[in-house]
Amino acid sequence: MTRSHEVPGHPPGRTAVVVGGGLAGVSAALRLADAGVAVTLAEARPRLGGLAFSFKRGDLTVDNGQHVFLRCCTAYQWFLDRIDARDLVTLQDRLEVPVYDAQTGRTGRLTRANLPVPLHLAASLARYPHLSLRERASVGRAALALRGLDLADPALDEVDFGSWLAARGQSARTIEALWDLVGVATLNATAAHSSLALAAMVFKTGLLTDPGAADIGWASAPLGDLHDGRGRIALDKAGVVTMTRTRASRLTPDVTGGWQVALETGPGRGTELTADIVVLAVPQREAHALLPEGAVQHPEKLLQIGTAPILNVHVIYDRQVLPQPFVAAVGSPVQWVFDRTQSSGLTGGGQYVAVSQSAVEDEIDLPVATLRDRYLPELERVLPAARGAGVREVFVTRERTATFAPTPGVGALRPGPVTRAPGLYLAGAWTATGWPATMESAVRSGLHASAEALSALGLPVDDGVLEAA
Ligand SMILES: Cc1cc2nc3c(=O)[nH]c(=O)nc-3n(C[C@H](O)[C@H](O)[C@H](O)COP(=O)(O)OP(=O)(O)OC[C@H]3O[C@@H](n4cnc5c(N)ncnc54)[C@H](O)[C@@H]3O)c2cc1C
Repeated sequence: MTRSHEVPGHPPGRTAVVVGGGLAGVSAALRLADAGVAVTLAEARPRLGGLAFSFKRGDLTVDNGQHVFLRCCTAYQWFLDRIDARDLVTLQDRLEVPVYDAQTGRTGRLTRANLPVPLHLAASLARYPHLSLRERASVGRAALALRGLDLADPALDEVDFGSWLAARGQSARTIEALWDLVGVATLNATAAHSSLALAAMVFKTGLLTDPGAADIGWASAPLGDLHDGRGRIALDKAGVVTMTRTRASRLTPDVTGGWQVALETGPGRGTELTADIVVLAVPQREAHALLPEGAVQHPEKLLQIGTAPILNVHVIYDRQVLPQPFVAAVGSPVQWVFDRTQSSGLTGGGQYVAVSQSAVEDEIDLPVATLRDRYLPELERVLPAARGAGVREVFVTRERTATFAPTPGVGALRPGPVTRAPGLYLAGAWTATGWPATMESAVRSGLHASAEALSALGLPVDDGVLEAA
C-alpha cells in the first residue's frame, strides 16, 4: 500500500473527525485513537453499526438481516477482538453447510476434510448429491482454473462470473446448486450479474487458500450488542468522543491545512469541529454529497455504483422446525434459513427462524402478506418439521441498498482511501478493498484509511494490524 499525503503547511496534528459510525468508521476511529490521535466520531443515527444492527420488536431483539463471516475474514475478526466481542460470536470448528434440495427431499453437506487445499473439499464434493457425477467432476476443473486467476489483473473485472463458469463447463444446475448457493449470499448477485474479479476474490480466498478459510461464523447475540454495545465501550475506553444523532453536513478545508466539519446535532442545532484529518466513512451517495469539489477525480463515478437489496423474512413457529443453526436450500426460492431463537431472546418455547434472501430485486417491495403467502409454503418444503407447525408471527426486514451491486466494471468505480484533498480519506465497504460489500470490506477500508491518515500525520503505523487483516 502506498502512503501519501503529508498535511502541507500544518504541524503534525493529532485530531481527527470520523464521519459515519458503521464498521468502517468505528474501525478507523479505533485505529486512529490507538495511535494517539484525538478522535471524534459523528454518526447520524442514534446507534453505531450502520447496516449491521438490531432493533427491539416487543420482547424480541431483531437483527435487520442475518450476517455471517468466514474464517478468512481476518479484518472483521481483528475488529471483534478489538471491541472485545469474540464471546458473542460462534465460529465453526470445521465448515459444515447442510444443503436441502426441496425437489428431491435430499440433504447434501458441504464440509471440509483435514487435507491440504484443494483436496480438503474434494471428498465432500464427491458426495454432494445435488449434482451429477459429471457435474461434480467439472467443478474440480473450474476450481483449478479459478485458482490460477491473478486477482490483481484488472481484466477480471470486465467479465461476468456466470459466462466464465459456463465457458469452463459449468451447467446451469451446477451454477444454481453450488456456485450461486455461496455466491449469491456473499456477493449479493447471481453469477451472471457478478464481476469475475469479486467472485474470484470470494471463492479463491474462501475455498482455495487455507483449509479452514470458509468455516462460517455468525453472531450468537444480537448484532447491536456487538457493533453498537461493545463497539461503544471500546471507543469510550480508547478516548474517542462519540456523537450519535449527529449528521455531517459540510466539509471545508481551512487555511491552516486542516478541516472544518459542520455537524447537525438536532433540528436547527449544529456545531463545527476543526480537525487535521477527516475520514469520510459513509455510503457512496452520501460521500458524493459531502466531498468538496476536486477531492476525487471523477466524483460522478460514485453515483454510478449500483446497489442491491437483501430481504429477511422472520417467522416464529410454535415448535422447533430447524434442528441446526442454519440450512441452505436449492430447488426453492428460499436461499438460507437461520435459527434466531436464542439470540433474539425468544422465550416460551417455539423457534424463530430468519429466511435470508439476497439479490431479490423483484421481491424487495412486495407486501408482507404476499411474502408470507410465498415463503410459508416454501419453508414447509425446505423444513419438513414446519409442516403442520403453528406460525405465531411473520414479519419482514428490507434493506434496499444493502450492498453495492457487484456488477462487472464496478472495480473501476470504487475509489481508494486517499483523496486529492490532503487530510481527507475515504472508507466504507464500497471503496476499493478488492472485497464485495461485506463487514470484512468495511473494516479493511477503515484500517486502510486510518493507516494512510497516520502516515500523513507522521505517526507510526502498526503494520501488524494490516498484516493480520
Ligand atoms: C441485510 C444485510 C445483510 C448483510 N449480510 C452480510 C453478511 O452476511 N456478511 C457480511 O460480511 N456483510 C453483510 N452485509 C453487508 C455489511 O453489513 C456492510 O457491508 C457493512 O456493514 C457496511 O459498513 P460500512 O461502515 O461500510 O457502511 P454503513 O454500515 O453504511 O455505515 C455508514 C454509516 O454512516 C452514517 N452516515 C451516513 N451519512 C452520514 C452523515 N452525513 N453524517 C454522519 N453519519 C452518516 C450512516 O448512518 C451509517 O451508520 C449485509 C448487509 C445487510 C443490509
